[in-house]
Amino acid sequence: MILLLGHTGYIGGEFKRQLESSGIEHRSISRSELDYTRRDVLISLIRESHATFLINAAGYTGKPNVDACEQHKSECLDGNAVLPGTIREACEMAGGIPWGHVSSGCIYTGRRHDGQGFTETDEPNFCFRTNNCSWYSGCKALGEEVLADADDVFIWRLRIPFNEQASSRNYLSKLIRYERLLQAENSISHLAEFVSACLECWHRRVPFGIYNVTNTGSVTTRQVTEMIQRHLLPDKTYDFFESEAEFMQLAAKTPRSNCVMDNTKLLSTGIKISNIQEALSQSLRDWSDE
Ligand SMILES: NC(=O)C1=CN([C@@H]2O[C@H](COP(=O)(O)OP(=O)(O)OC[C@H]3O[C@@H](n4cnc5c(N)ncnc54)[C@H](OP(=O)(O)O)[C@@H]3O)[C@@H](O)[C@H]2O)C=CC1
Ligand SMILES: Cc1cn([C@H]2C[C@H](O)[C@@H](COP(=O)(O)OP(=O)(O)O[C@H]3O[C@@H](C)C(=O)[C@@H](O)[C@H]3O)O2)c(=O)[nH]c1=O
Repeated sequence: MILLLGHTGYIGGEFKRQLESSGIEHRSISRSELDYTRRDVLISLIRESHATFLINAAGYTGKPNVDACEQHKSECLDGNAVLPGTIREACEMAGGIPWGHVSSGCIYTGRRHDGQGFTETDEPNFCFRTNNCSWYSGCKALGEEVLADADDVFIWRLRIPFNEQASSRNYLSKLIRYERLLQAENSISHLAEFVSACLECWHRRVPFGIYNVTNTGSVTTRQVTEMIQRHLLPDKTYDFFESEAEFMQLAAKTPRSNCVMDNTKLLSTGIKISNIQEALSQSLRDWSDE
């Protein structure tokens, strides 16, 4: 029996769909039904549902994007740093049930000094400790620190989700819609592949710990816009900011994490996730605006 928190959200909604379609016994809870952010309430919920695993897809992201977190700092801290700590304590106190937490790769910027992508053992370099981050990224990094020495927890790092369904939350829709674009290099995650890989971690009983759950490789904004032109919108043109400084001046309130992640640890478990170019092409070929 899997207990799912955050199913009303963009990421939690995909967890719910996949749990339903694969017939896995689960229970999805929203704060409007039960305030699972209270530790005593969550402990009772875990016990009374006989949960054997919990998925935390809840958190505060800011709408329409992380800029909004700058104006909602306490909610962001609560949703991304306090809540994982509360869930950890509840799972431990309810008998030590294992669980998985949706984190973010946005705790990094750029590439590693040796030019490689960041691995799970690299310290975050876009966080409050390095003093160069957005409030959101700082809170996500704190959320991982809260879980640093926890047993029986998966920390699944998602990055800039995309898929074939147009949505204000989909990276591809964002690039189609934004007036001007920031040229950057990123590792990104196909939403369904991300969720499927997370569920596989539990089904296959792979070792607990941190996993970078991104598609293999990295992609630049220009490469993605070229793919959109090739597969979907041949006549659309794109205007790019001249620099990150111009992006910050004209379009953003807080710096963005743009980074390259290494998913070797995930692949070494035998869990499959496709190459970024393949996943993007497939999403654009299957694109739906409805
Ligand atoms: N979307 C993205 O680009 C990325 C998201 N992530 C992470 O994935 C998780 C889910 O994100 P996403 O689905 O996009 O977010 P959404 O805003 O779409 O949904 C989050 C859900 O979390 C629940 N929630 C619990 N506590 C809070 C709180 N304090 N503030 C706001 N919501 C809360 C809400 O569900 P309810 O009220 O029903 O309980 C809400 O529907 C977050 O931890 C986020 O950091 C990581 C990388 C990228
Ligand atoms: C606002 C804006 C962003 N961008 C770029 C910056 C960045 O590379 C990309 C996405 O930026 P946004 O501001 O749309 O999204 P942002 O809120 O930064 O997205 C993040 O959300 C949180 C929840 C995460 O955890 C991250 O992994 C990531 O998905 O688009 C533009 O090119 N033009 C714009 O006008």
